[in-house]
Amino acid sequence: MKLAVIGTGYVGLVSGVCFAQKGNEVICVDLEQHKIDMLNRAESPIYEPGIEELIALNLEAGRLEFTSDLADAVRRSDIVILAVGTPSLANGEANLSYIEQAAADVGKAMNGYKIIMTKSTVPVGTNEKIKDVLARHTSLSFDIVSAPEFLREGSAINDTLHPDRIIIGLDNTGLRETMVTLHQVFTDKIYVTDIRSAEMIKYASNAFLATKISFINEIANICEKVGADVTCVADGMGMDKRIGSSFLQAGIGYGGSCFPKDTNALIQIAGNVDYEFKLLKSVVEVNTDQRFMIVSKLRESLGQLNGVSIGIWGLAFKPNTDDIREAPALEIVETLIQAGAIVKLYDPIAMDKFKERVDHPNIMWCSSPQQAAEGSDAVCLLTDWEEFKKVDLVQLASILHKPVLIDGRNVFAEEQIQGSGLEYYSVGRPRMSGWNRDKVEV
Ligand SMILES: NC(=O)c1ccc[n+]([C@@H]2O[C@H](COP(=O)([O-])OP(=O)(O)OC[C@H]3O[C@@H](n4cnc5c(N)ncnc54)[C@H](O)[C@@H]3O)[C@@H](O)[C@H]2O)c1
Ligand SMILES: O=c1ccn([C@@H]2O[C@H](COP(=O)(O)OP(=O)(O)O[C@H]3O[C@H](CO)[C@@H](O)[C@H](O)[C@H]3O)[C@@H](O)[C@H]2O)c(=O)[nH]1
Repeated sequence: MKLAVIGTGYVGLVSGVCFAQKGNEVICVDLEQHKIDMLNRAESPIYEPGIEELIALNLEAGRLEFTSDLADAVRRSDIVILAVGTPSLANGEANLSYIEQAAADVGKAMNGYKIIMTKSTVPVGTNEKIKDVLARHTSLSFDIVSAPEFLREGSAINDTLHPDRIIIGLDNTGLRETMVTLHQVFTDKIYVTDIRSAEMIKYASNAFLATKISFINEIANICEKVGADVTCVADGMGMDKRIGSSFLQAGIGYGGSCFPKDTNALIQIAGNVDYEFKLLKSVVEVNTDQRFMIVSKLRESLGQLNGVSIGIWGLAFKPNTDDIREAPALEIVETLIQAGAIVKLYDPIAMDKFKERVDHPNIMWCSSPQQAAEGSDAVCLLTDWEEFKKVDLVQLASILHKPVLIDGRNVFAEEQIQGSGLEYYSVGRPRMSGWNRDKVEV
């Protein structure tokens, strides 16, 4: 099938490339010409493992094109996928201006029947608004489909090629077969429903995952006070199939371009129909507080922070991405600077993006974890990059001015800490012990 994908962010680019990989002809469109120029050289504007190889392969095979000419792409396609951003407005609601503009542009360009499929995360009822916008700009016939996206940054290609499920929301059931055929190259687990339910499935899924994270973070905070180990608690809980082991990793909380935005948007969606989503409001509040645990632990260890120097390992909101949208590091670094600390920052990939957002004379940009640690009064690990897991902790203790390691992602095991000479703080685990907590498999 011939597809036009509007927007070459994570969702547009990865899904466009994966649809091409499965044999479809795909034209990816973006307003930003510099992104299109890069993509035509098989260079990705986003950092995502494996994406450039797939772009090159599909450009060469002639199945993939990149252009800023939206009208031409729409005219040459059967299905138009909307994958533009839906960022937060100041009140938490989703900003639909990009999606409305894209829908208007598509409507104006139409030259015959099209299926317009929305992959962007949009509040319940938005696809109906998209239908109205299209109808204002074309008298030609079209259908709308909601196909929310569930990929994760850092594992986006694998998530798209091998998804747990695909959700399709339709109002014209005659489209069912076309949609199933288009998507079953990825999986047979395709759930077809009405449009409003499909839109809600996306928000409910993200809100539920965010709830799991805030839940385990509160359990971690209690574990610290009662002397239990949250990693063991999560292991034990996760063995129950009804609970599941994923998204129970305690730490400094969730960030990124989705969970913070989508939880706030769902609170607003509920509020708009006079429903107070009390549970989700608490999830957000717990997450906001959790990142400051790093600062409290620094204060506990070092006393006042004015004039101290702190190495920061990890700026991205999670490993394998350079995305710093809503990264806990942004607020933590800002708080440390306000307290008068010198911050020595290192991230394997996200340094440039962080530099674009944050600049201050108290910041020192470092080129290795060791440089960030050398002579510092403490190191704080904020992103669980593999690179940090491999650091020699004995050597780390020897180059720090004070041997303090605050591990915001529970990356290190007790055995690694023992004998390292480090004063080690983590999240929801006892300060140090040699108990054997191996799982007993019978
Ligand atoms: N990032 C993720 O991991 C992820 C995963 C699932 C769902 N989502 C959702 O998918 C949507 C897109 O997210 P993203 O992170 O890919 O977005 P993004 O903001 O990174 O990228 C959107 C792109 O769309 C382009 N664009 C905007 N208006 C346009 C127009 N009229 N014509 C052509 N191009 C236009 C922008 O220039 C930009 O390159 C959001 O609703 C998001 O919530 C994101
Ligand atoms: O047990 C966990 C799991 C994740 N996180 C944090 O949660 C955030 C989000 O992680 P993840 O879900 O892996 O990344 P995203 O790329 O933001 O993906 C989420 O948001 C996307 C956008 O909507 C959805 O498509 C995905 O299904 C959903 O997982 C990150 O800061 C992680 O560090 C934890 O703290 N503990």
